[in-house]
Amino acid sequence: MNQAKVNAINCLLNSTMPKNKNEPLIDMNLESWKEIKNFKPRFINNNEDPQKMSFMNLDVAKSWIRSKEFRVDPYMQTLGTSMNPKELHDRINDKKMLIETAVPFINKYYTVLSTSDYYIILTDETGTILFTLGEQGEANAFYAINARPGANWSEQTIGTTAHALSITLGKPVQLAGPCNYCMVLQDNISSSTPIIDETGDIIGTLVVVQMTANRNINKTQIHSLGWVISMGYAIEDELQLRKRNYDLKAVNNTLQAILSAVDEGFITLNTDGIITHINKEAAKTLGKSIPEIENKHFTEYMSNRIPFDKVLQTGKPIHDYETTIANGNSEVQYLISIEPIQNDTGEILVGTVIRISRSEKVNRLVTHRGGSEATYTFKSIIGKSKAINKTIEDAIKFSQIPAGILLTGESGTGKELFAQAIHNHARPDGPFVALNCASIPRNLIESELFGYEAGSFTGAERKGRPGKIELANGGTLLLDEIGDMPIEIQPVLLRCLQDKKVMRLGGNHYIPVNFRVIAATNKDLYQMVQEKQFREDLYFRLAIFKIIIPPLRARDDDIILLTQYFVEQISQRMGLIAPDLSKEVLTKIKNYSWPGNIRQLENAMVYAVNMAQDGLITINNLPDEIINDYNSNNDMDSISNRLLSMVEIEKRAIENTLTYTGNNVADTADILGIGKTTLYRKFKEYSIILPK
Ligand SMILES: Nc1ncnc2c1ncn2[C@@H]1O[C@H](COP(=O)(O)OP(=O)(O)OP(=O)(O)O)[C@@H](O)[C@H]1O
Repeated sequence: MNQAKVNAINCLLNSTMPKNKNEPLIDMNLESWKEIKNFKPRFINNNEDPQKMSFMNLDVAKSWIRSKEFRVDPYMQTLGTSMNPKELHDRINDKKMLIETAVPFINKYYTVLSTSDYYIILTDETGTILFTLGEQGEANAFYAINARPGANWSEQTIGTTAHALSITLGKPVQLAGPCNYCMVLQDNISSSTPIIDETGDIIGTLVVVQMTANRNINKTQIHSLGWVISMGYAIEDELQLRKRNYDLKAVNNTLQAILSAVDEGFITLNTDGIITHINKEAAKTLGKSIPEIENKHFTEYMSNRIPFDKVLQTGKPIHDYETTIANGNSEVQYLISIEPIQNDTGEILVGTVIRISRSEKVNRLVTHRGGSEATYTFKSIIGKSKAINKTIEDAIKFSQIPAGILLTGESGTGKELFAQAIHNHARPDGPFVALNCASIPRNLIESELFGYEAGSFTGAERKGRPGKIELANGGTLLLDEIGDMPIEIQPVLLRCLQDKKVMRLGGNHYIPVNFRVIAATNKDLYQMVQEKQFREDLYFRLAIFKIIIPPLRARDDDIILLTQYFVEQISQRMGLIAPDLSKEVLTKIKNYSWPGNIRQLENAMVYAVNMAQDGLITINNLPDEIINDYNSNNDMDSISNRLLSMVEIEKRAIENTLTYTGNNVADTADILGIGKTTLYRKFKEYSIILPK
């Protein structure tokens, strides 16, 4: 109870006069009762100033003056204006919380009042009556003067009353009958208190009116004001409680709405580990419905290894604890964070919140941020040549089946680009993770691939780290330059591909993984198998499907297309208008042998666009090696420069033609001008293996 309330009650109990603004206004001086009654006609008829009368309370006197200014008729018998049923219905609806809170209190107080000749009125802040209660006799008398729900009894409509003054002064008021402005009320004693909400606004008044005929006025004076004030305070406290409950419910509903909108799982546990709340996503993760799980112990659904006790003991949160959760027959990897819930003093723990994120999702984010992102699709692969179209066709076909794909082709032909396109075709929502086996030190490949547990080897991060295989879960792992995969790691990789699970270095449990592996190389991997530099079993696992990316020189039709594409792209990136290409440039580009393939062509165009003048790329704007064409197949000098043997030239011719025809033996033999039998003999001689 606040100090103002305590003051008011003390004041009443001690029967002292109010000393400050919050103390009640009590105008119950019995000696002046008659004087006020006699003076009132002089004020009404002769306009004598009530403020100058020593027996008049100043606030009451001012209210009389206002009442007169409002042209209130002091002799009226039916008081105030009335609402129509619709208006009353709406007002009662607006004040629902006040009425629902106050009425039970009014009923309770009424039954304990020592006499039953009281009439109790509840008004809103405008003085409109919302509820009344009284014995039949009192009720009839009060109804006769319009003291009923829907009547507006404000200072403007019926002049000075206890409750009108309570609204104006913001404090309890007790008035002797003659102080009321209207004559019809002058034999009553009324006590009123404003009802104030948590923001300090008056939202209504509570009034107890008593007929004074044959009563002991002194006793009534003390009791009725005390009752009304304590009833008012009880209503205010209850209203605040209801408001808090209402706000809490609103916060709770908002929280529930947020939790059901997020795509992460949230579970709250009490200190005994019982699930008190769970959102839809968490229930989905556990493969159950919310009612099935609520009020159960968390270990019924989640591993008892989850360090829930530790959080309760230390009060410290745990972030990104990795665990598996069984959902039906499958086990899925999750990251779990546990936050302690404290009470309002921040000391006692009242439970914990568990956040469950699917590792796959987190990994996708990590790989996104780590730069491994698949941007290319089959549509963004430029080319119209027969060779590239056949390659794309095969790649699309193979991408539907979740088996290993081996991409072979010279450096810069677009192997990584094809890997990305396959990924985006088959698993666009999963992560795309690339590991270049040639660019990381051999001794780090293992930990990069399989990850490691916390503190598993010197220099390891304290928290441990998932490897590329784990990161690729749900997506695609590209093992670029697979020929450089250390032979000792190959059996572990093979086991992982076969069993679809991985164990981190220093770990003691397997983590289930589901990913598509694509290997890429510019080496003859099968040759390496024969030379025992690459394991045969792993080769067959990786090369279930083989795609040979044709070199640029076998894609005659694409060279100009790609050139124009790069010129436009590079110019756009630089904010330039794309320059034209002179005829000589186009011929040169077409005839050049492009040993560095598309990457070389792209780089050459970066150079050319930068060198171009007056919107034209001329022959002099090309890099030297292209102008001088050291690698031209037509140039006998360059052949001798590279000291190729006839055997090498023949082998290359066969390989290039095979690539060009998409490994069609009959077409290849035709183009080379030899018979098919001779061609098969040459395959054997040069160890050329056709993809199955
Ligand atoms: N068909 C194509 N359309 C557009 N750009 C292409 C195409 N093919 C390759 N490129 C571009 O050529 C460059 C080389 O491609 P990529 O890196 O995929 O080749 P790679 O065969 O994986 O090379 P390496 O063997 O050196 O790793 C990239 O910049 C790529 O964007």
